[in-house]
Amino acid sequence: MGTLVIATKNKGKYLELKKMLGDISFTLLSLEAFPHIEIRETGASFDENALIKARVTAKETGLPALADDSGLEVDALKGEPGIFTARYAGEHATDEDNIKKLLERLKNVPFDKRQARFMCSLALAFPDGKIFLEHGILEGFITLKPCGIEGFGYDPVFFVPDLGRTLSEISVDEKNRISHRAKALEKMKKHLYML
Ligand SMILES: O=c1[nH]c(=O)c2ncn([C@@H]3O[C@H](COP(=O)(O)OP(=O)(O)OP(=O)(O)O)[C@@H](O)[C@H]3O)c2[nH]1
Ligand SMILES: [Mg+2]
Repeated sequence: MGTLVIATKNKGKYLELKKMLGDISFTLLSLEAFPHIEIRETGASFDENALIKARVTAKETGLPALADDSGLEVDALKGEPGIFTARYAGEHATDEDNIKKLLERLKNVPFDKRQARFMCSLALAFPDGKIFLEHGILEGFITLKPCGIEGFGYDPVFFVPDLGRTLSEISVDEKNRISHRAKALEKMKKHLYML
């Protein structure tokens, strides 16, 4: 049985990916198993950052690595926070800090003008240098206030019109059927046979 490193320090992401990969028989590790690996997200796009995270992890561990770089693009904010989604309210910002800043920046924007999307770039890198990149997008709206307790990050303020609920008002299994990450992973599965 092979081993795959999920190159993330984000517990929410790791749990979602682990659940979605549940039917595939290999051992999963997260970056917590490799505390010495330090990755600087210096890319100018989701793609570049996903490639950096996957490449560095595969090189440092000698194992195949799957990295997710994701974030939120809000039309009324000209695509902000984009690649700065995790550090929107500062380098060590919590999810609550980031949500607070986002709602503050949108305070004069009515609900129907709050279109936004979650973007996900997923990279799979092998120690021999082989690399694959896939994408997923989830369209929605930013709510006027947080709703729900499930999920992580900006889930409480991300409303999905088809469901009539935020991502924090649905279960992780429901989120894993529709999310940006789920769409990217579905496309990536065809490359996982190499593990
Ligand atoms: O509500 C959310 N539901 C999601 O499904 C989701 N996916 C991503 N994000 C947010 O986008 C940024 C990613 O930044 P990111 O890709 O650099 O990840 P990260 O720094 O948290 O961990 P790592 O994987 O880099 O170690 C972080 O602020 C995440 O909270 C989400 N928020
Ligand atoms: Mg990050």
